[in-house]
Amino acid sequence: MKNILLIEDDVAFSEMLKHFLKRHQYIVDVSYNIHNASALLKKQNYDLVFTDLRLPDGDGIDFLKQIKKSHSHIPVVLMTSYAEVSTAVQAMKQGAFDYISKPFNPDEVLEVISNALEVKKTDVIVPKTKAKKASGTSHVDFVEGISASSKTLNEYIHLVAPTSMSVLITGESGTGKEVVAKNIHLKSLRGDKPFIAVDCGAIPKEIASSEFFGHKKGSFTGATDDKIGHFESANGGTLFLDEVGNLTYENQVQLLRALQERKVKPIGSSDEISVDIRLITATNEDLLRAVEKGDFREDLYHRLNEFSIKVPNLKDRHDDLILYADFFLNKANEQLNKSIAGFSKEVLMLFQNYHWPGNLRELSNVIKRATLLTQTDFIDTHVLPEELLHSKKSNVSSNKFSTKENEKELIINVLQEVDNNKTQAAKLLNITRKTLYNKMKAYSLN
Ligand SMILES: Nc1ncnc2c1ncn2[C@@H]1O[C@H](COP(=O)(O)OP(=O)(O)OP(=O)(O)O)[C@@H](O)[C@H]1O
Repeated sequence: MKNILLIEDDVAFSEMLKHFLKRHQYIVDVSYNIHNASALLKKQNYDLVFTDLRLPDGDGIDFLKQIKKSHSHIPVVLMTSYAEVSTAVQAMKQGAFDYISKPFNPDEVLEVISNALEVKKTDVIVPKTKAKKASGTSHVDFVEGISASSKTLNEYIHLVAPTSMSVLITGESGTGKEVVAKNIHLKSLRGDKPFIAVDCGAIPKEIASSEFFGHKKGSFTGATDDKIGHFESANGGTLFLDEVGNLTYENQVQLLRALQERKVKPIGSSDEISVDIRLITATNEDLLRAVEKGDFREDLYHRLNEFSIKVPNLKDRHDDLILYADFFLNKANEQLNKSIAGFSKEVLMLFQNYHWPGNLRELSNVIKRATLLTQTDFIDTHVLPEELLHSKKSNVSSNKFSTKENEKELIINVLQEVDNNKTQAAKLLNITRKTLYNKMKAYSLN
């Protein structure tokens, strides 16, 4: 497989391109600036450099000259938003293999890249189905995300995982609480031991004790066999209790006792079984309010909440959206045995503007459905559900760059908002002043 170094400072765009190239069997490293790219070039062998023309710390053409001096054998392809012949000629004169102007279509990229690598497109092997994942590697299903809120979340997961602390995970439905719990387990010292997930909302209160602690045959009507409870099944590993706020008061007392004594007694048995479990719980309700109202025991709350993690809503993980969309598309392709290559620009815009009340679960469902309905290479708007098509455009001054298309408009709006004060504008846009100047120059906003 060929190694590509991709240098592009538009994070969302570079992630999308990276995943697209990875799907076409290239190994891709991304750098957001020249400085980091130079360091990578010293460390790694690359078959191709694919670089943007305008970068926060310099010009792609200067970088091209530098590469031609130090790594003359590596073909360099430039990306530019400005389809100026003069730039292209200049780039080719300096030794660029080719240049490609944005927006470009995926076939064009593949063609330019395979030409540069002297590999005909037909030689690029795109297996229909991916290799089956090895068992026990479910952590690869966890996309870490690149947004600020994802970074905090991942930092918390890394910090708490190796400890034995009980973790209370909060967050709206579909944000990924169970996935976070599984990730903590896999990163913990118990990672190779059982992870037992229990949906407390789905257990009828009459059988909850038997579900948690097990029972002996004949201990009550219907107990036709011995049953091992969830605590015993999770022994040595992690017990994950989802929707923990749904436990009845009586079940809360039983749970607290089991946690304090680290022992359980199956119904109908006189023997206690010692259990060594780590407890992770999740809720999408305000458990503290339930404590105040007297619906949830305060002592249990504190036992569960040795460390708490809030999983952010999808609408607050704007920069991750394309990453997740791409992940769910890969998954849907695998599950439905399809090979849809990506999303149309309009679909990506709609995704960015929608508020995703059902969070990652909703995104996953929307993409699976669209993958099933799509007969072409790209998912287009007509296979999206109504609510997405009619979602209100979010205010551009949410100050996030989503795609290059709205970048210019956003910069103009923000500059107007702050009376042309570049320092304030850069702050609002969450970029450095230098990047702002580069972008203004690029869009001829001087
Ligand atoms: N970090 C992630 N990487 C990849 N997929 C994820 C991630 N987080 C969540 N998902 C996917 O999103 C969907 C919802 O996740 P999950 O069931 O963990 O949410 P939840 O918050 O526990 O939901 P609920 O509150 O309804 O129980 C699942 O399909 C899951 O695989």
